[in-house]
Amino acid sequence: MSTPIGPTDSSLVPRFAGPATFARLPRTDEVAKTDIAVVGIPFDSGVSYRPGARFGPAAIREASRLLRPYNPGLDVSPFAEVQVADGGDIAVNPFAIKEAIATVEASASELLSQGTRLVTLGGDHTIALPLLRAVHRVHGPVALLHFDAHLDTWDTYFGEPYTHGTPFRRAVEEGILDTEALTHVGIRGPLYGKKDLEDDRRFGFGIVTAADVMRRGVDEIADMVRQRIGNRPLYVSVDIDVLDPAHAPGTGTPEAGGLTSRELLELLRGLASCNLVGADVVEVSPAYDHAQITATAAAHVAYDLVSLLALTAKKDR
Ligand SMILES: N=C(N)NCCCC(=O)O
Ligand SMILES: [Zn+2]
Ligand SMILES: [Zn+2]
Repeated sequence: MSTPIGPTDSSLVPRFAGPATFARLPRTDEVAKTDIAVVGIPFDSGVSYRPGARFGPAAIREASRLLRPYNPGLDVSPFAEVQVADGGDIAVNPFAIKEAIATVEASASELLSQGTRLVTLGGDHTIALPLLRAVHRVHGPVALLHFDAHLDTWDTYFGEPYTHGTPFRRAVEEGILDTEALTHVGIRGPLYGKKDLEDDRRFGFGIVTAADVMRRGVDEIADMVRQRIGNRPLYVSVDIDVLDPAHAPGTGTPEAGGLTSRELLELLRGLASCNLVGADVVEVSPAYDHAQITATAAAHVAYDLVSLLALTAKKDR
């Protein structure tokens, strides 16, 4: 296998110059074979409150200019170990949710069939459903680790089944998740009723609340989560609103009392031994952001997810 093409060297070309691919990486059409693609899905037609996550991918890429090639948190140089490249954006129909979902599923499936692993930048949380469908086609039912303030296992909004509050209920109904290994982390805030929690438990989810993370600490939570996942193929979905609005103001449905970005990154680093097969970072809405706080957090989350995937991808290389 040829040596991976890495990012533009920021000691030679200023990091604020040139196109904003993720982490200044090459595009997928500039490399022979992509082991890990970072792909944007500029879609926010599924939101129930503030819009704007369609601009998330561009904002995260812009904030990713400052990332550096070695990740000390996971002791890996992801861009040197495997070929990581920016796959651009999936062009989805903003006026037709079902069609958009079908486009995401087809595009993701095409990339996965080429042996490329995906870290997807949203977009609102609706996109997790077609991404999970695509992953299921390759791996069968997967374990899900879902970082979010919200359960996203609600049934419908305005009678509509495909929204950013419903992807994981649909995924369970479709049988694409391994119901022995489903965990939400960071849950908090008011619900519609107690039944939300009962439904969620019935679908097989375990809940680690934001307060649990604070009380028990990241190491204990990471241990618990790892035990539940075992060596199953794992999909990680990160809704940036899992972070406290102080750490992620630029999002559509903010809830007080969330995780710090430090806690989230440390929880992710606890997954180094897991069999990660795909991941997304969703719900960055830059119009509500300040000083790139949210986009920076999302860029770092995506970088750690790429690093985790690189740890598994390099074994196959
Ligand atoms: N997936 C996110 N971010 N939010 C879901 C909020 C659902 C609601 O409006 O109740
Ligand atoms: Zn959320
Ligand atoms: Zn969500």
